Amino acid sequence: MKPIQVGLLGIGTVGSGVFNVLQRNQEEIRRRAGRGIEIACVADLDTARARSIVGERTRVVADAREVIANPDIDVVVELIGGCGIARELVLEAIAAGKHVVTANKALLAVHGTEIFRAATERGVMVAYEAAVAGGIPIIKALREGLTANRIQWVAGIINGTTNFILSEMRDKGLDFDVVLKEAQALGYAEADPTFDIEGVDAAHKATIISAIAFGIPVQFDKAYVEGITRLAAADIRYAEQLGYRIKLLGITRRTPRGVELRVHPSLVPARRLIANVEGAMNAVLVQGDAVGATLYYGKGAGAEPTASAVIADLVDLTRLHGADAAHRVPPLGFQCASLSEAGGELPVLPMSEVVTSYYLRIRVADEAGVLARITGILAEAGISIDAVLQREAEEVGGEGSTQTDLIILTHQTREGDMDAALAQIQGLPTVLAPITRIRKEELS
Ligand SMILES: NC(=O)C1=CN([C@@H]2O[C@H](COP(=O)(O)OP(=O)(O)OC[C@H]3O[C@@H](n4cnc5c(N)ncnc54)[C@H](O)[C@@H]3O)[C@@H](O)[C@H]2O)C=CC1
Ligand SMILES: N[C@@H](CC=O)C(=O)O
Ligand code: NA
Repeated sequence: MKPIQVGLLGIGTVGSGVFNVLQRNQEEIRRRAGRGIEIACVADLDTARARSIVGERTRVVADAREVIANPDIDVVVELIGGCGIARELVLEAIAAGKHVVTANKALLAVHGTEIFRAATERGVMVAYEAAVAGGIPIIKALREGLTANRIQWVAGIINGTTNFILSEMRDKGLDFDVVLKEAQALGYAEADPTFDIEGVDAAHKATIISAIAFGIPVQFDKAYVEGITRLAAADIRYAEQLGYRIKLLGITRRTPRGVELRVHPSLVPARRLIANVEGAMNAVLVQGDAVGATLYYGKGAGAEPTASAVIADLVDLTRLHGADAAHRVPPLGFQCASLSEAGGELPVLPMSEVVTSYYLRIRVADEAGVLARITGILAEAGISIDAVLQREAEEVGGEGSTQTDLIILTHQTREGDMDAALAQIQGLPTVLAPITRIRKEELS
């Protein structure tokens, strides 16, 4: 049988990985897919670089639309990125009756509903394993392997760049900017690295996970997003002393009132496996009612790990090419018609409704009664304290006035109640600097 004909849009980090792995493992992949998979044409604005990767035997063009218009192409692989031209090309490829594979989480988190609807109406598939946690087959696990379960929550280290930065800062004492540059040189970072460090990339992925886990539409605009740029080295150190590690987690949880969807630095007990995931590695912990906890670990970024996921999608599409649409796994794992119903029943909750526990670092004047006033405000708000740590007082300003850091770990409480209590504590004259608040997740 003739090999399935693939048109590749964008041959940068991931695109070149896809080309190389397909070449290297073509025989193994053909035996698995049942027929060959051939990159018939590559489109990239930088045609010279594209040519240097693919050699003389593969057609290279600058205009991606030439690939989409080619009637011989069965599958379009979009590896350009972003929500601009990539969105137009994906929708045009669908309209032209091509199956699509993409690694573009930004696109799916924001425009997934439009794209999946267009694909379903046109009878083609959109596959996106590479878009979440790179080479880890988490989409496959959630949509298929765990399909019997009512998923309760998913929590993951789903951005390699930030995990790499946090690990290198902690282990080697390196500066944020130095490690970020290294992550960029290694091909982990997004074209705009603020997407990584401000938590946006992780929120794109968490948004996709929430849709697949709970059968709700993708709703990136409702995600709470906080990155690692405001983390202080002191908090990483104090967390360690308390038996925790700080990780940027993407969390989505089913509650009786709706779904939590949030990305922020989190204290995680150091004894948990996920707390020991280092460097650019990703890990996703899924809690299902039947299976219990399952953990998925691997490379979430980089050329070949991401290519592994793109090619897995190509093999799936090759096996299903020409099959009746009813035999395919729906894009989000739930039948499309059921998504809007569940979206109504399971709204994404505002952050003020999230229930979690907290690490607080409060810079105070070292005076009698300060701790009592602070714990009194927390108690009045119904927030119970798990542990308090008072650092040694430091003399500041040379006139005998001393300051200290109070570290407070709380039990679970509503974020809205914590906001109100912190506003009061911040107003105390003995509180000398903005309070640091980091959420704490037991993940059990
Ligand atoms: N780098 C990684 O580790 C991972 C990346 N992704 C996603 O994969 C996608 C690609 O990422 P990278 O390969 O890292 O990006 P990249 O920047 O290395 O590659 C993008 C390529 O697209 C080309 N391009 C840009 N505009 C174009 C246009 N209009 N027509 C044709 N070609 C065009 C560029 O010349 C470049 O070669 C993004 O959506 C990214 O979020 C997903 C998982 C991991
Ligand atoms: N920039 C992303 C790449 C993979 O999705 C990351 O660092 O994880
Ligand atoms: Na994946």
